[in-house]
Amino acid sequence: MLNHRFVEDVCADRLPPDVFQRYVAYEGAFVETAIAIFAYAVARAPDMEASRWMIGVLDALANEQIPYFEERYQTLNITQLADLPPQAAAFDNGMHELAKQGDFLDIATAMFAAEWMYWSWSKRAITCQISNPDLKTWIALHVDDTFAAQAMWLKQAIDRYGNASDLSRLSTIFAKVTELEIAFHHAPYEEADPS
Ligand SMILES: Cc1ncc(C[n+]2csc(CCO)c2C)c(N)n1
Repeated sequence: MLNHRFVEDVCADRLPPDVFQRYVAYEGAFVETAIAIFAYAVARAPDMEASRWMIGVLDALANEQIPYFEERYQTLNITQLADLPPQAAAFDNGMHELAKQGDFLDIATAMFAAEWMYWSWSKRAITCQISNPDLKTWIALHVDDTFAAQAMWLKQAIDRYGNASDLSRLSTIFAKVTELEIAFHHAPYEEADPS
């Protein structure tokens, strides 16, 4: 992911505006899905500390991430999509399904993979010159202390609540999410403009 075309374009300050616009539309849809995913995590949390963390994540999603999209949909004139393109839909549905069927550790691992990846590429990207202020703000959200603490909490939760018998199942989930993520970031290059 660190060397994905998307990240290379961001770092070279050449992400095409139409790619960014489609990306924001697909992302907005996912962040809404993420609220449902974390709601499953709250429902299956092993203890109150885990519940509190997940509720904190829900708060950040609803009150920091979603407002980003509410503002951009208007300023960038983005229409909320009824149908996502296949690779974005595969990520969205894949994550949602995993959360619906999985236990707390499965959900924590899937979100750990997604958040750790975002934190990692954003730490690289924030060192690059980014002229698009909307893109820069989005990347800044993924290197701030709140987001970093979430990613680290999930990492520790896997160690705390998991044991050796979970390892192979969770490794499979991690690999699957990584694949879905990489494909998701190809999607805005491949789809025709929705308008
Ligand atoms: C495709 C995609 N993958 C990961 C993230 C990172 N991220 C930001 S908020 C959130 C859910 C709760 O923290 C996650 C996983 C993203 N935005 N989009």
